[in-house]
Amino acid sequence: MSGSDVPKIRLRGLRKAFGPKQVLDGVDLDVMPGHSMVILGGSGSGKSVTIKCILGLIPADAGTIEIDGRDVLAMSAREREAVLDRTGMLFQNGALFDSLPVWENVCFKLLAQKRITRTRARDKAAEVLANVGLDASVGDLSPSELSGGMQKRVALARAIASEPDIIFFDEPTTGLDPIMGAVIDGLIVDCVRRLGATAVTITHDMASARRIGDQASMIHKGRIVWTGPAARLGETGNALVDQFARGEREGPIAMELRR
Ligand SMILES: Nc1ncnc2c1ncn2[C@@H]1O[C@H](COP(=O)(O)OP(=O)(O)OP(=O)(O)O)[C@@H](O)[C@H]1O
Repeated sequence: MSGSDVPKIRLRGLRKAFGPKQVLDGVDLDVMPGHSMVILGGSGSGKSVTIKCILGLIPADAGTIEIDGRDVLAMSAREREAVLDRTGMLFQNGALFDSLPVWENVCFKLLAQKRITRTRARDKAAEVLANVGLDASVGDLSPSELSGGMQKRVALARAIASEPDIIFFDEPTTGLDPIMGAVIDGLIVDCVRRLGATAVTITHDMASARRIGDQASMIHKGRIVWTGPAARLGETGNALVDQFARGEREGPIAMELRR
């Protein structure tokens, strides 16, 4: 494989069970550099668990996780940390720390790793906040003083502040009105493009999936059952994916639920 053929993220046979419940049952997934992959799937299908395994927050039971062609599970703790330093994550609920002002939230990782002084962090936070359409003065507020849309912007600012080359977004528009959702999607696309990053997004929102993703994959019963262009969602020819994307009650997923 030449450099550009090497996936940024490559999962093979990823397995994870919690007790008797086999959540991931051999997940295979390739995300190419600079691409934006959206992961779809029903509630509890293992989307978040997949991302948490990649980030090392949950240990996988079996399989391989390669980043830039290197198996992260075979790396030393220090090497793995170096890889994870180049990733950013926007958590489902924002996961901002109310005890810290916004600017410290935005630069949390850079400060924790002593990659930046506190004085410089204030300026850096102002720069990154501007990238997500927020005024520098927001930096001095507590996250609890912000609206849901502003909190999402701050969470996005925090995810991109360390200029990662892989960014994970877990349901970035959940809880927002449709217009604010579209605004956040636009910011995500801009920020990812500006960084030249590879993005992986979990979403239930099909409009958002089409706006953010160039590729989409659907996870069902612990495996990836379809991967293709996000623009084709709803018209993929795969009955499972099309039922899910169109939000239809009738179809193969409903039949399985009734069994
Ligand atoms: N730490 C854990 N301990 C036990 N079970 C867990 C743990 N984390 C996840 N699970 C289980 O794994 C399954 C998949 O969870 P996951 O959060 O990945 O779902 P999801 O596809 O992201 O769903 P949703 O769209 O509802 O967020 C669920 O049944 C969940 O209860």
